[in-house]
This record gives sequence, structure tokens and C-alpha cells, in this order.
Amino acid sequence: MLLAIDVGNTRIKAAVFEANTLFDAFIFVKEEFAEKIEIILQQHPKITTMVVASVGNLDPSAFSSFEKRTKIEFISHKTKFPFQNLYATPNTLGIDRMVLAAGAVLQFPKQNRLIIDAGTCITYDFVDADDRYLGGAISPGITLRYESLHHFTAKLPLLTKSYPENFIGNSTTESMHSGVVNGVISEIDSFIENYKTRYAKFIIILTGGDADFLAKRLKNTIFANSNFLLESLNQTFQYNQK
Ligand SMILES: Nc1ncnc2c1ncn2[C@@H]1O[C@H](COP(=O)(O)OP(=O)(O)O)[C@@H](O)[C@H]1O
Ligand SMILES: CC(C)(COP(=O)(O)O)[C@@H](O)C(=O)NCCC(=O)O
Ligand SMILES: [K+]
Repeated sequence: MLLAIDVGNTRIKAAVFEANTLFDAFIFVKEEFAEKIEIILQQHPKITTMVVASVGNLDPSAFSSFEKRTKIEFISHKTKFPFQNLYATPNTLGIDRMVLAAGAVLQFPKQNRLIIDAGTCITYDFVDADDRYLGGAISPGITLRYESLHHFTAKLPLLTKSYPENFIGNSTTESMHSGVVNGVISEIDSFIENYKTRYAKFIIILTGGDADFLAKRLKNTIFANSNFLLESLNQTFQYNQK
């Protein structure tokens, strides 16, 4: 069994896989890391390998106490990926974005793919049908937008995300919800429309902590899967074993 671990900028996500089947999934913060991994290893003693993709600031030494019990594979820029990377700065490309692109290629062969990861940041990644990774976009995620409205102003409160009742916000809180939530929805819909002017056909994968919240409000047909990064980590590992 394999434990896939995705260290994002807000939370750590982990999932236990046997071949392509996901058995169990966990979400926690970095302060809970050692304790949670210990519990997962006790619950699933057949885990032989941990596969890690990190863009967060968890110190790699956090893994050292588990080294004797399982193999630990860190996905890095040196890992083999199933696409040609056309990013002008491949060494600064987020490992999470590379793993998402790999998962899209392995799960959806021979087609154009747009992957949208609505996490701390919203990332857009495009891999064409010839398996060329072209790049995409990075914008602030939903919670980051609420936090920055509060942090960089004197008068705006810190709100938790909520669907606006009206498009035209008729109070401070409604204006903020409309600005953040309708803003993100408009951004994603309009990015997709923009890709459509360049590519006649592509599949869209939506993932990240806000995927389910956003999926029901988006215009385009989208394949929402909050475990897509973890599944892609498992597949990237298998691809490297071949
Ligand atoms: N319990 C939660 N705690 C924190 N963020 C959450 C939670 N549930 C949903 N979210 C949303 O998930 C987003 C973070 O997504 P996630 O994929 O975990 O980020 P990252 O991979 O960057 O750590 C935030 O914008 C937030 O709105
Ligand atoms: C853009 C990101 C901060 C997104 O992180 P996340 O929202 O998944 O926590 C991460 O992919 C990253 O640090 N990227 C490096 C820059 C780049 O991809 O070009
Ligand atoms: K992201």
C-alpha cells in the first residue's frame, strides 16, 4: 500500500492507495503532521511507501522519524513526468502543478486538458493532446481573497466564504461575498471561454479545497474531483516504477 501526501500552502492532504483504489483519505494542518501520519501508519500497517509532493513550508525533516518504517519518495523537478515541459522557467514550476499535469495525461490520454486547482491559490494548467505542458495562470484563491480584503483595509471584516444572495451586493458583507465568490466564478468561466477560443475541444478537471463549492455554480461542464492531486501522485509514482 502507498500513502500519497500533498503538502499545500493551507493544508496537508493524504490518501492510502492499493494499486489504483483509494482506501482512505485525510486532511490536516502541518502542526498535526507527525501525530496524523503515525495514526495513518497504525491504521494501515501495509503501507510500504510514502510519496510526497510539497509546495508548502513543511520541513522535510518532519519525515525523518518515519524513514525506518516506509520508503519515502519526494516528487521533485528530477522526477520523470509523462509530458514535455514548455514552461520557460521549469525549475520554478510548482511540483503540485506538475503532478496535476501528469495525472491529467495519464488519466485522460490523447486529448487537450485544462486542470483548475482551487486551493490557496487558483492554478490553471494546460496540457495539449500531444502531451506538451504549456503553462497556465496563478490567481488568489477564495480564502486568500477574503483574507486580503480584511488584512489590507481598515473597515472590512474577515468573512468565511458563502454564496452571495444577490449578484448586486446590498450590504458590506453581501458586497464582499459577491466580489469574492462571483469574482472567482466569473474568472473561471471567462478563463475557460478564453481557452475555447484557442482550443476547440478540451476536458476540464476541477480540484482543490474549493472545487465542490465552485462546481455547482460554474457554467461549463466540469469534472470535479477533490482527490485528483492525490490520485495523480499515486499515478506519477507508478509511472516512475515502469
Ligand atoms: N476546513 C477547511 N479549512 C481550510 N480551508 C478549507 C476548508 N474547507 C474548504 N477549504 C477551502 O479550501 C481552500 C484551500 O484548499 P486546499 O486545496 O486545501 O489548499 P492547498 O492545497 O493550497 O493547501 C481554501 O480556499 C478554503 O476556502
Ligand atoms: C502557485 C502555488 C503557490 C499554488 O499552491 P497551492 O495553492 O496549491 O498551495 C504553487 O504551485 C507554487 O508555489 N508554484 C510555483 C510557481 C509556479 O508554479 O510557476
Ligand atoms: K492551487
